[in-house]
Amino acid sequence: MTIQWFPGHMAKARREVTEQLKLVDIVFELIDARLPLSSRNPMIDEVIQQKPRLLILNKMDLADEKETDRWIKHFEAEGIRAVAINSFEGKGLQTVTKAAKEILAPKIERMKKRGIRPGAIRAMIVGIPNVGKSTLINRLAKKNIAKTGNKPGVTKAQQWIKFEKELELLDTPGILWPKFEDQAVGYKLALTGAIKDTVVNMENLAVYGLRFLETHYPDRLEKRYGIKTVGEDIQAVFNTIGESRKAYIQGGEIDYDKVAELIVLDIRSELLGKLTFDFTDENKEEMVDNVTE
Ligand SMILES: Nc1nc2c(ncn2[C@@H]2O[C@H](COP(=O)(O)OP(=O)(O)OP(=O)(O)O)[C@@H](O)[C@H]2O)c(=O)[nH]1
Repeated sequence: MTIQWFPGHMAKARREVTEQLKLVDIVFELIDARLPLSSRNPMIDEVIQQKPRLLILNKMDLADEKETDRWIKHFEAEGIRAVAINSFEGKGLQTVTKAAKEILAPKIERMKKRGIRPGAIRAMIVGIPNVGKSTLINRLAKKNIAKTGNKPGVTKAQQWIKFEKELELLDTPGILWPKFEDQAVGYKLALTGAIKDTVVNMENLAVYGLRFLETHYPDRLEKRYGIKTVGEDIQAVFNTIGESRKAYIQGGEIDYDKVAELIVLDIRSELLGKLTFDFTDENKEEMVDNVTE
């Protein structure tokens, strides 16, 4: 990642978000629909505290729809309202505004009863790098106010964006750090492009990806690579893929670096279909965590 999350930076990020939170009525916690666990900040509940929250699963166009539905039900069973959107194409934005109004309806009612005329509902977006915060702000603003880019940490300066009648959004998102303690989480973040390739070993990442597919999406693995199981002989699998993709170094040997890269890029570019990497069922979750080094 280009942002290095040292303890000092984490403390600063947390302080900034805590300050911004004072300005808003509701928090939009933005996560990646492919990673409903791994793309959440580990301290998010502590940071947000009692502030009303809407969990937004972004990039739903890239995630396994069945699993996204499961996750929404799972979060709602935990008392967290959740919606899925594709902010890149502006799909599902009306569910965001509708849910925000519903979440805050009791508060607005209370204000009205006390004779206070409620002002606009103020919201802010919080999330780890690259989940699509700027893209969502731009979509809601309907014009290019916030800068976007496939690089962490590109947004600066602060103003309110009126994104619907009675709703305003802080144009600066709160950026918090991802989870790193768990190696599988790191691989999942890397497979979805949330962290830079330079910080991970591509071969290990590709092997993790293959094992993940073997466990959770074996039909896709077979369809794309003609492989039924990955098994113990990883080199044989790389050979098969390398030969079919003509990934050779001089002398006709398989270029394993190239094969690893091809696998990772296949996964990222949807050539293996829409994938979700975190599951609501924790037993399922543990199945791929026997990461091979
Ligand atoms: N397919 C898809 N891509 C998306 C979606 N939303 C955002 N993206 C892409 O994800 C990448 C990151 O989006 P940004 O909006 O820059 O993310 P951010 O959270 O503001 O990133 P930081 O500034 O690093 O905190 C960009 O390449 C976007 O085009 C979505 O719903 N679907």
